[in-house]
Amino acid sequence: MSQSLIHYGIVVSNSLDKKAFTHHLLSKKSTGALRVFNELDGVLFSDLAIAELIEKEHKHHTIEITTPKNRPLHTFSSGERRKLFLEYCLSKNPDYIIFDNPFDHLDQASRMALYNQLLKLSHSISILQLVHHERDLMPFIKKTSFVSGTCLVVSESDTKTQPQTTQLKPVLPSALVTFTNTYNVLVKFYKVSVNYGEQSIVKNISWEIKHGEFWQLIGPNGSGKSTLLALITGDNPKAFGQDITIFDRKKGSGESVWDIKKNIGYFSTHLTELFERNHTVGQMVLSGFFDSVGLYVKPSAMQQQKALQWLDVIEMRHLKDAYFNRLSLGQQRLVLIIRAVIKQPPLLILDEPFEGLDPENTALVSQLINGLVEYSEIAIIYVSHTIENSLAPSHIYELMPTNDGSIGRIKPEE
Ligand SMILES: Nc1ncnc2c1ncn2[C@@H]1O[C@H](COP(=O)(O)OP(=O)(O)OP(=O)(O)O)[C@@H](O)[C@H]1O
Repeated sequence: MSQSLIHYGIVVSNSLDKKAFTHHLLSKKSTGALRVFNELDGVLFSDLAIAELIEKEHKHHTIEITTPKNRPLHTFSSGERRKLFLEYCLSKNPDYIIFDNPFDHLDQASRMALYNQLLKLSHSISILQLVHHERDLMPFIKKTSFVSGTCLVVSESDTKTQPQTTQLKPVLPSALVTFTNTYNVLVKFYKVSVNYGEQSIVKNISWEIKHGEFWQLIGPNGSGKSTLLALITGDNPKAFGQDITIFDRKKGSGESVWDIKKNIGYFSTHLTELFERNHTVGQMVLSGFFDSVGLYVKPSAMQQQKALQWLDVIEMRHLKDAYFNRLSLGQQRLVLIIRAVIKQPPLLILDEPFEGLDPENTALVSQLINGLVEYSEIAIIYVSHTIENSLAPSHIYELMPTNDGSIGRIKPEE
């Protein structure tokens, strides 16, 4: 590379259309301070870029990225995918890499490892880091800009007007159908183990979730958190033949995946990564009644009424006809969480609800979760690598890797 290295940090909020912003940069159309990158060839390291690659592998039945045992990328855990994807980015020999919130989805040890890897990389490649908090910028970044609102132009100073912290409505709408308390056992695992070939993933997991409990599920990258969740939601065939009871039914007793799904509200950051349809906010919320992402059947008048009441909770009724894809990431997150709870299921799964959020939206999402904990009887499983101080789970289930697969325990109170 002939150019000298340029390291640049950009502090963005969730109102920025990051897809448009990074596309603009990579297609060498930048103006102002970022013009220097128009001379260079870059690649993007982000959740979206990973999701697009997985989609490509899925569509064309190809393996785009070199992985152990040539497994498709989607079979790796979120943390493992990030590590493999970084190697893939480097193999393209770019002049610079845009790192969009590079530490998301990583456990403490993997964050440290990536931190050291970025320090090392900064001697050989230009790095443009996008962050939500200025404090997350790598130490070698000496030039920082801010992008305020939806504007694609960076400025030298933080011109963002002081955000007004919205107070969400503490009172939740009543349920159309009452599920809660209708089951004796919500989720019960007894000595559950999962292997892939020779590799043991989790071993002898015994775990019970009761009505209204608020659980945090923790464990390092690859320890089996998503595997356990998929056993609950019916998305992992390895559940058969195991001692698992979900909503009073023993696994393998003839239940359909839809019988299970109707009792579960589900949120994951992967839910709408590649969602490109022009659905409105109202339609997206209503789709929670039908366990689909996006609305494909006609909802009843009562269901429409309920959707409006839930939109009131997050102060977004006025946006009911706006296109979901046009919302900021934080607004989308709130919409997807009320989509997950609109049917007031006995169990809500929130898989990394804070990843990628700026401080304002982190505060809003935690207000909403705390409201659900306090004013509903929904049991919640929340997965996160970090402890969110504004939340107080009543129990923590911890997966601890061993050479023979992860074992689990209820984390004792400190
Ligand atoms: N189809 C598969 N074949 C082989 N191994 C698999 C398959 N699916 C998952 N695994 C492995 O199982 C392990 C557990 O993955 P899982 O996604 O449950 O971890 P996780 O705790 O959710 O991790 P993360 O925090 O990184 O998301 C990983 O090492 C993953 O590579």
